[in-house]
Amino acid sequence: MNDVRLVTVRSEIAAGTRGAALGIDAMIVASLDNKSTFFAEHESVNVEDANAVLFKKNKFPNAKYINKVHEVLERVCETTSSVMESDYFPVVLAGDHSTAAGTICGVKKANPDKRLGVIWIDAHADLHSPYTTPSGNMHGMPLAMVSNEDNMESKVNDPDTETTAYWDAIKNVGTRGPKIEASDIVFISVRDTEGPENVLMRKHGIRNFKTEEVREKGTKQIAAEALEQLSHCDIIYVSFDVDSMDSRISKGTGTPVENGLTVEEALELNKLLVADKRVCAWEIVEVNPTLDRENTMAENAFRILSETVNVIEKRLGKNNMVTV
Ligand SMILES: NC(=[NH2+])NCCC[C@H](N)C(=O)O
Ligand SMILES: [Mn+2]
Repeated sequence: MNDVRLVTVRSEIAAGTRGAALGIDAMIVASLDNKSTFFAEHESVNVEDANAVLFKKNKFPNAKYINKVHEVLERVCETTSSVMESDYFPVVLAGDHSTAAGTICGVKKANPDKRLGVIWIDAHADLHSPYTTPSGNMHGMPLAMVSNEDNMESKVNDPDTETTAYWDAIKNVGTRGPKIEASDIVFISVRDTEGPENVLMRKHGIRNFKTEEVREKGTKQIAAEALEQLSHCDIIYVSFDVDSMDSRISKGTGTPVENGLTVEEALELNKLLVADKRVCAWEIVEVNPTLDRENTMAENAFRILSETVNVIEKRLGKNNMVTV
């Protein structure tokens, strides 16, 4: 692979709180405050958002703005797959976490014959479907989208036919059918889940390295075990939701949760994971500066972004050291 290519997606329509679209620009501000040349050194390609729909009334209570979420996911998939096809490593900077489904679809589209594993560093499992969601917020659904898990055995909602038609279209973005096996998901620091998600985690035996386990065993061992858990996978996508970090450090994210990772733990885990040659795409999401004080979350997120990209570039044989 050539080098890293940044993909920016300022989309926030799948979050329940406003402001995640500003997360990317808050990281750019953090980089400037730090006198970093990171954003000058890395070319980026922008994916058009559909945030204007937020001025309109939502018509889909069990999957808010699903028509527009579908549109954005198609675009993210297209961009990610073409970045990979031109031999670049996609580093996706996004607003809400639903985008991750588009990235996964794009990775699969560019690598249809490879078994794709997912390492999901997050406070949440994001395994809901319109049939189970407690909120209708689609950033709680990306892993169900890509594993085709409707979770009918846990059904609590009755979405209308327009909603289910869009949901079925989303499950076929990029390539038809599931992109991953649900058992090829590894969670790190997931600690805020609902009953229907717990059912799926048990059903598929999804390994969750809790914050306590990270602290007890150390980041090196956890990264090694997470990668080992996916030893049968050919390629791996790592998704980093900043709400995996503890809510005491910063509230600059839409759904903060206690008992999360420290910045150092998150930093080390991401760096250790992307050092594995099978990791072929990385994403950072859910920075929301409107909920923060002093841009703390974006500063931490930018540090993690730049150091993680540095490791990826070293791996790809690039020596351009990033000033942090
Ligand atoms: N990517 C996220 N921040 N997801 C939060 C999801 C929260 C909750 N499980 C819901 O579905 O509404
Ligand atoms: Mn998430």
